[in-house]
Amino acid sequence: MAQTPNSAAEVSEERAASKRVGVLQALLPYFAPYKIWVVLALAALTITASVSLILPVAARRVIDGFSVGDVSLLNQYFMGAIAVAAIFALGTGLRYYVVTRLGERVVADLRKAIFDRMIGMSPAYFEKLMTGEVLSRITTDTTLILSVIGSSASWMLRNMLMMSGGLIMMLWTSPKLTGLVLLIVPLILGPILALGRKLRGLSRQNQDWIAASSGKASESLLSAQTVQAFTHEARSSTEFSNVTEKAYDSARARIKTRALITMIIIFVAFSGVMGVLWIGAIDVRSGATTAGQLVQFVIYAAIVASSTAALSELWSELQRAAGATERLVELLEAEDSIADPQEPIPAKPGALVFEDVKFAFPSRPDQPALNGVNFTINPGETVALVGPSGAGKSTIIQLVQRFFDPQAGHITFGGVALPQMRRSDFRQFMALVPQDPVVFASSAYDNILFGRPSASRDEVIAAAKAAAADDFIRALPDGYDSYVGERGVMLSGGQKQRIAIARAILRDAPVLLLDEATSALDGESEALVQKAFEALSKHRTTLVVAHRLATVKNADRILVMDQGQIIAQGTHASLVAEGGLYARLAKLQFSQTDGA
Ligand SMILES: Nc1ncnc2c1ncn2[C@@H]1O[C@H](COP(=O)(O)OP(=O)(O)OP(=O)(O)O)[C@@H](O)[C@H]1O
Repeated sequence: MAQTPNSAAEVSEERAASKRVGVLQALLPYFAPYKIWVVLALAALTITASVSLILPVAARRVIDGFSVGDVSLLNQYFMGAIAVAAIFALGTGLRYYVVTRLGERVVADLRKAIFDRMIGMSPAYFEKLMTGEVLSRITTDTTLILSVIGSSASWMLRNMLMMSGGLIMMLWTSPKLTGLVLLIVPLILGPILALGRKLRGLSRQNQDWIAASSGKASESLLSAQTVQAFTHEARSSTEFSNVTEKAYDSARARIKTRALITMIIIFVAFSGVMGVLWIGAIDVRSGATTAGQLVQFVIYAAIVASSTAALSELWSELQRAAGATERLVELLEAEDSIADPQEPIPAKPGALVFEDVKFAFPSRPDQPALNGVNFTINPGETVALVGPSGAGKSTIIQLVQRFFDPQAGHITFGGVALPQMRRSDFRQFMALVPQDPVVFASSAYDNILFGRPSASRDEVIAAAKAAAADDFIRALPDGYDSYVGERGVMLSGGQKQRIAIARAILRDAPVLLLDEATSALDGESEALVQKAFEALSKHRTTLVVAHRLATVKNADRILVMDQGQIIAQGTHASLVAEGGLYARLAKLQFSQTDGA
């Protein structure tokens, strides 16, 4: 089932070793449909950056204009400045709107794409990853990307424009001083590049621990009642606290590196610029340059220095987002061990055949769950699977629906091997009542309707009646429209099971898969449901797993399983007469029933 949080670090290492995803390249396809927005955003950014770059020129003109005392020129400059302010405001507003909206759009698409990928993944995938972790990625990691697209990326572009534009203007103002400034650049780029990679690894580790912490929280909260019943609240809290502290520790390491990068860069950038200005001030004194020129140069130098400092911070942010992107791309590109064929053969109902099927679950490759299973269920036949716990009965039900592929042997349905058909094609011919009935957080009605969403209200009610569920549903506060709680917590085990049965009945599929379908029902309900099943099974292929032999006595054939093999088969009477495992189980159960 779920991995322990401790293994999150191992998983993280495993991931780090796997292929490195190009920083934000993986996100590019998500921007493709919104090219026009990207162009608009770039235009808005260019406008605001250009305006900021014009201001120092204006400052020089004003200062030098003052010195020649030309007031009319001054008036013109200030009127121009007001017009520029309007353009600046417009550009800034447009940038915010376009960029933020683009970010939200892309992240919404990304979330949907991940969900679409995840909902179709076969169960083996979720054995390694806790669902809470997947949720954390869909929420926290995408939020991080949103902040990068929505603000950091545009700030980054703006600062890049300001930095390069500022440099050009500096060069124009004073090539000598600019040359000196450029000597500082390698000192700034060095630490950015050296520490940036480290930061990305640390960010990724941090996100992994956050996900592990979400995974732990969702697992414990979902089973809060069991935790309380065993008085393990403190233990659960400690476990959660440990993972959360790990997340904090990794965040601390990330923050430390980021603070270091920022500190180095700001110091180098500002002290370097100050040094250059020092020289400039000497030039003004000697008359080699005007005061206005130096002021213009100072402002450009300040723009370049502050945009460089901002870029270093944003670079760190981008590294963080790159870590998050890696984690999301892993979900988007997750390989499913089960895949649909390129050219599927259309599915049609027919016999269900297992031919020498050998299977071990991926998580336990050395422990075969099925060890050479052969059987055929002809259309319309009812076959029961019985045997001790862990014999492999539910495994057969899972393989019939191709949630896993066997390592050896073949499973065919209607004469075609399962991997040659699209999974949704043959699954639509199957109705399942699983061992643990799943009830969704919605109404009783919607839960039954899930079996066949096109069904009418009358059909839903008829299915509920057949599943002996109508009476209890009507007694709920809002009848069929009553909310049944998350995972059906407002229902009893037997009620949940009857909802699951009604859902399967409504599905009206040619193959009925019943895995301990009536195990939670009282004798009376079970007898009623049993009758419904018998009526339903008449024209259907039915595979039924049951511990209570009374429920399978009338099956056309009973397959007795033990340790992944079918050790006997026949009718109830013939198996009892044979005197094997089945006869022993029957004796035990029927004598208990007699005694009761
Ligand atoms: N997802 C899984 N990963 C690894 N092993 C599994 C998994 N599911 C089941 N198994 C193992 O496979 C074997 C067969 O399990 P299966 O659920 O088919 O038994 P069963 O006959 O249905 O038992 P029960 O009557 O208790 O439901 C068991 O040893 C079980 O531990």
